[in-house]
Amino acid sequence: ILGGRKADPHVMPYMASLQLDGQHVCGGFLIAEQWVLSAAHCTEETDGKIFQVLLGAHSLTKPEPHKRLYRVRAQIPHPGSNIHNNKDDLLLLQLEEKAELNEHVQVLPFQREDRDVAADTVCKVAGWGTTSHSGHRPDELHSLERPVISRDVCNHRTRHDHTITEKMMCTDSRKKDTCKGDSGGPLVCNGVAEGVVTAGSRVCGNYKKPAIYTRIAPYVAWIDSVMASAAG
Ligand SMILES: NCc1cccc(NC(=O)c2cccc3[nH]c(C(N)=O)cc23)c1
Repeated sequence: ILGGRKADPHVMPYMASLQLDGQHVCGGFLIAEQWVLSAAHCTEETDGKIFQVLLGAHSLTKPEPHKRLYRVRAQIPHPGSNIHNNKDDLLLLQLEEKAELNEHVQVLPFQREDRDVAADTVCKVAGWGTTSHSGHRPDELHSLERPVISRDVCNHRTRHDHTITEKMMCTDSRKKDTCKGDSGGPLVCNGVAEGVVTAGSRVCGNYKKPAIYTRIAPYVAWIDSVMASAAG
């Protein structure tokens, strides 16, 4: 997160850190007791390794009550996701067991109605992604409030040039933006997860490249079917 602030500890108890060998790789969030939603691009360069999911954390390294690392039983990328574009950039992770819910570990509801969030709506995004252009990786969760920008503005030739589909949304990226390691985290508008951070052009903090999110509502049927099929 560039230009954000250190989050108040545990005010986003749905946040997950997807880790490999104890290293934060991507964000994610708890959508059910045994399920985390993240971005399919997070599995690139992981050489087929399975993530571990840290829940209940504010600091990545310090001991904290209710902080717990969960093993992952299954990692399911959306079938339409691929390395060449940002389409269908979603990843479902089934935890080895149901997460123990408490004041620091909570499920975040996601939007089920497929209607665009109005432009200028201020939404919140959080993550342990880099906090500077030099690539500083924070130990503590950072958060940022950003206004949604319309798909027409985001698709302008000088911005993302008609690559933003109706299954994506954008927020202003002038100085304050998502960055490397924030992918997979939720964009929360009015207390509901509307989008999932995608790396898109991988650029951070440049107003000409607004932040891109995969909208969740268009994927409700896929999410529900995966969770139902693996249940029990
Ligand atoms: N503001 C939009 C936004 C949102 C989330 C992430 C990113 N930027 C990256 O993720 C990124 C940046 C630079 C080098 C990188 N190398 C890799 C990689 N997978 O090797 C990713 C990156 C940008």
